[in-house]
Amino acid sequence: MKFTIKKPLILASSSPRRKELLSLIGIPFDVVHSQVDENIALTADRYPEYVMGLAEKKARAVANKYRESIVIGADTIVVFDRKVYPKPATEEEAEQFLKEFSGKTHSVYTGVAIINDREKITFYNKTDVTFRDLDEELIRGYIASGDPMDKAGGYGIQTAGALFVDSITGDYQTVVGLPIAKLTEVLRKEGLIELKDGETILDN
Ligand SMILES: Cc1cn([C@H]2C[C@H](O)[C@@H](COP(=O)(O)OP(=O)(O)OP(=O)(O)O)O2)c(=O)[nH]c1=O
Repeated sequence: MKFTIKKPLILASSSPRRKELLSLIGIPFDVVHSQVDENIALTADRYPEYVMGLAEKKARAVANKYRESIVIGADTIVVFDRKVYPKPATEEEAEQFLKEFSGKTHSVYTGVAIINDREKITFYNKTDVTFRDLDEELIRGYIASGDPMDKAGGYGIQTAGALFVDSITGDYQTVVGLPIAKLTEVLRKEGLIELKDGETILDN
């Protein structure tokens, strides 16, 4: 399946997972790392606004330099018991996160921002993830692999963190970091991409 796009597309992200997910729609795009201060204020329980705000911040930082492009930014957080769990700062913190999630359900929010001609479109998705009862040996073994440290909440559902998951309610890709089905729907609705037979008009 191929889409056409009228302008160059940029993913403002250093996440290899987001790059892989955006590749699924077959549009050529460039990746530009977006260095932003992720410490923005969270107004009580307004998680959607928080992730969409950070996604916009990431996208704008890149869009300011690439004005002729469509720029996409995203942000993912884990929320449990009304607390936000970002990437763990230390292995001890990762262990603490995973112990707290054990046998319980947490929510993963991913916000997305699309900047085109300085106009923004933002949306978010939320997926609930229920963890199995985890034993300490499994948690320690996982942490020793180094996998949790670059991931919100300290686990990757797409990596060995899958061993912790009992069930999910919602879109899997939202947990990995980019709700690609909804993103494609929004890009199509806004007329930014079009489904076409044959090749894309831009070369990768
Ligand atoms: C919960 C969960 C998160 N994650 C990842 C998605 C995000 O990449 C990361 C959350 O951090 P983010 O700050 O959203 O993203 P990032 O720093 O990796 O990339 P960038 O800001 O440059 O776009 O956690 C997984 O890969 N799997 C999971 O199961």
